[in-house]
Amino acid sequence: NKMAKAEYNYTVDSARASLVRQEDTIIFGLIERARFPLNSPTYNQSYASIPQFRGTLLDFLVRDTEVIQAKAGRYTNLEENPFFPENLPPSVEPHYPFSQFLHPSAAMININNVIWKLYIDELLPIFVASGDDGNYAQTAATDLSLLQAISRRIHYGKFIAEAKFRESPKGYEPLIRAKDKEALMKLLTIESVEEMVVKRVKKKAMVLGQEVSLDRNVKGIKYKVDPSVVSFLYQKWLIPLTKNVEVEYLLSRLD
Ligand SMILES: C=C(O[C@@H]1C=C(C(=O)O)C=C[C@H]1O)C(=O)O
Repeated sequence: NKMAKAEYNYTVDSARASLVRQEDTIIFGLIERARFPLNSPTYNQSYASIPQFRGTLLDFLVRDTEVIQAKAGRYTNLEENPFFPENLPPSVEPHYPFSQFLHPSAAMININNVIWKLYIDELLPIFVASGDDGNYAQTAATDLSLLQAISRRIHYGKFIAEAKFRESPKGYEPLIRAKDKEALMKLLTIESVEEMVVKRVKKKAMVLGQEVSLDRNVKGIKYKVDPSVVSFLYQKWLIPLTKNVEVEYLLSRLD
């Protein structure tokens, strides 16, 4: 029933359970992108010669896909954040009453420009092979789904932060009023949870990304993406950026 769902509230536990499920999506996204080599023309503006468009092939695919997805209603759910929020058309779909769980002034945080640059400059080179096989459109399509999965995970920090705030407003309020970023970061950090995330994604990459063969002569296990690269991505980028979103969200929580 629609109204019952609209009243659905997130808790720290339910939000964490979502992050755990999102790990699967991110790992499959990495596996799918790693099918192709780097294919650098995908990200090169001087390679793309799209009529009436300035930008790379990836810019083009993401921008136009977001237009269609916005019309179809994707961004009426605040778990989704567009990479090109400027001039997106409204949804043409009937309005679904999603829960208004986030604090309105903090809900609009969007660090996708940071995520985009990081993805292309830092992440891609560590999990894809170098080289060029000409499949630029297919490559861009896998980039799009992986970027969306990574962005959703990082911006989910808003929901985690709101749930944490509601569980202990007395702990957070003075730090928010003092704009004490460092103390907020310390209060919301739980190292044991982070360690579990890092270990679990490595194990998931082994299980979900294992090459499966019926040939008994195949020796040794091969993985479609290196499991230690997956745990490194989480440790170095995804977790820290999620926590930055949590801090930014909390700083605006009392506005
Ligand atoms: C997301 C949370 O907040 C922080 C960020 C974590 C993460 O990004 O996985 C894990 C633990 C916390 O340090 C959480 O508490 O679950």
